[in-house]
Amino acid sequence: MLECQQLTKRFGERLALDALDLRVGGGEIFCLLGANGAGKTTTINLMLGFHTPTSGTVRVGGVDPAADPHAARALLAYIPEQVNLYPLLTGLENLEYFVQISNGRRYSRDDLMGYFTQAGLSSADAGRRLGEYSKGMRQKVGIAVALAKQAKALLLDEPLSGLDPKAANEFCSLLIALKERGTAILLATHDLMRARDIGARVGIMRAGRMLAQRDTTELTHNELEQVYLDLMRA
Ligand SMILES: Nc1ncnc2c1ncn2[C@@H]1O[C@H](COP(=O)(O)OP(=O)(O)OP(=O)(O)O)[C@@H](O)[C@H]1O
Repeated sequence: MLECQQLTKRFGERLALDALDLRVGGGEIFCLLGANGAGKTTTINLMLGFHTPTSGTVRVGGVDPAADPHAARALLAYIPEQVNLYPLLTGLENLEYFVQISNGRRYSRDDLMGYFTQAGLSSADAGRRLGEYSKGMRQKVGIAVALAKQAKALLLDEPLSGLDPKAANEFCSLLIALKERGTAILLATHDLMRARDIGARVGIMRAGRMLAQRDTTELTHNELEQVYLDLMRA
């Protein structure tokens, strides 16, 4: 569903991504790990068609996002670290608006409420203004958008940072539920423990390069941490 082959991105002299190979299939959670500046956000931005590759290819469901960003984004949902929604609209109005601009469809209030509650938000919160929502609740509106537009793939950039342990746990359970519905999930995170728990595979990046990809069933938490630290030191 998500595929990069020898994907390279330069910003002037800076090599942000260096011949990245990556595949994420439907029903799989792949976690991208790496220090600040490793190239995780650049990878996601290339999938969204926000940047064009310097060389190599990126495909979303077979679509080249640089050539046809609208077609690629129609297949995707994206949850950045800070979900930017309209603070003066209610949670449900935000859901309605963002789904409509992404696929042009209008949903009944009952359908919208169904997606809202499937994303772990209560019907009592639907009428509250977004500006009153916590970070975890705003992230869940992002999940509701993914559910409503039936996104084939979900891209998440540091969604767990700043969430308390209970909210992070709930959020990870939602990701697992989406995976089980067949969604391909690419999650950039610094949280090695949760990456190990929810990812089928992890990829460890440094300075634009994918240094290792591991099946999480092969590694304990401590082993993953050791592999990560060894690669960061090398
Ligand atoms: N628009 C841009 N113009 C110039 N350089 C950029 C741009 N976007 C990213 N970079 C550079 O590309 C490299 C990779 O950045 P990127 O944001 O992809 O890293 P990251 O792994 O997401 O880091 P973090 O964990 O801090 O979010 C960095 O050196 C960054 O400064």
